[in-house]
Amino acid sequence: MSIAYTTEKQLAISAVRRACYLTSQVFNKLVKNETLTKGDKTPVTVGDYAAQALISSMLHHAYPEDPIVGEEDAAELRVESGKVQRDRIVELANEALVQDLQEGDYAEWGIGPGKAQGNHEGGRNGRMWCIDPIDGTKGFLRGEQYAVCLALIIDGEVKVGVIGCPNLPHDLSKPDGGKGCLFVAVRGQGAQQMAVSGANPTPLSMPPYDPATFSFLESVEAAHSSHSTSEKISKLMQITHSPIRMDSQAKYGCLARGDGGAYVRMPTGVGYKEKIWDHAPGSLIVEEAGGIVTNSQGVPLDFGLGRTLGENFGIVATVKSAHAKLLDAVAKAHEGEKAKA
Ligand SMILES: Nc1ncnc2c1ncn2[C@@H]1O[C@H](COP(=O)(O)O)[C@@H](O)[C@H]1OP(=O)(O)O
Ligand SMILES: [Mg+2]
Ligand SMILES: [Mg+2]
Ligand SMILES: [Mg+2]
Repeated sequence: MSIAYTTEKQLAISAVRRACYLTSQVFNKLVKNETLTKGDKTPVTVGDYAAQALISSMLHHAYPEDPIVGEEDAAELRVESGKVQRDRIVELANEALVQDLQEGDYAEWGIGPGKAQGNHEGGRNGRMWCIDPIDGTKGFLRGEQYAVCLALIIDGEVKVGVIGCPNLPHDLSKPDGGKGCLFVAVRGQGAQQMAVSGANPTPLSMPPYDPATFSFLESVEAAHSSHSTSEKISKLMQITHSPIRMDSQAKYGCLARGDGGAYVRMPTGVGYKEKIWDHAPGSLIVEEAGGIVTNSQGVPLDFGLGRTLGENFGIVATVKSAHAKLLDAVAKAHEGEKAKA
């Protein structure tokens, strides 16, 4: 029998909802000097730091013993920014904590001061929370897709996953229609999509493989996922539709609700290791909607290795009925690439 994780799920939804509010506020007011470049050359904004501070303080208040694996490192902030930015981050987090976003939401959780650390090393044993406060920071800065991502991992297995996508259309074919989606899953209990407010919760179930509508979801950034390899795979599968490009784990949410057909993320070179916070909630949401998420060789992702997923063979996610075909096409594309090299 699966465990309900009712409290953890409600807390995760509440924290992600507040962080969505915060990041939307930051985008509307973002000023140029609030974007920094981290040691690994990727961008980070006050929104990333403030959203992580907000989520981790809510988690720490409810579960003071639970370790937190967060993408952002406050030490980096101390080095690279001044007091003005630190004050601004605290102010943003505090403001989002007390917003009355939904009846009962704040009162239920209450917030106290606490020293929440997000630098846990991950691993195989025990409970841990995993936060990507803004996944797809480049999409966020372009005013396009990004996602607030939170997962509870226990003994290396994702148990609860919540993704908030403030800019995601409810229906991709109506880009000017309603926007803002939350995707929620608990292992063994299915996945749901709802509005960021929690309105209109709808169970998610991926449609079976249909070659007539099948297409790939992939990164906007060619540096994050090889567009040329996915194009080869797409040709081998005789896919006629162009890929749907969007930033962040919004791709997993879209896949789970039936957009596209597969999420394909192929390495662009040697060296980059995928991070657990970039896949933990998304992979559970897809699995609970009837999909399967593996590396490009068909091996399940291992969330118990630490902060990364280990050696990077790329990631594929699709409905079960398309998985073998997709892996086959990946293998053929790789053979072709090797033969050319
Ligand atoms: N070379 C890389 N290969 C794969 N993913 C990367 C690479 N560099 C950064 N990323 C990460 O990809 C994620 C965004 O994915 P997508 O392109 O699908 O939106 C971000 O978490 C980003 O990290 P970061 O958060 O440090 O920018
Ligand atoms: Mg990320
Ligand atoms: Mg991020
Ligand atoms: Mg980042």
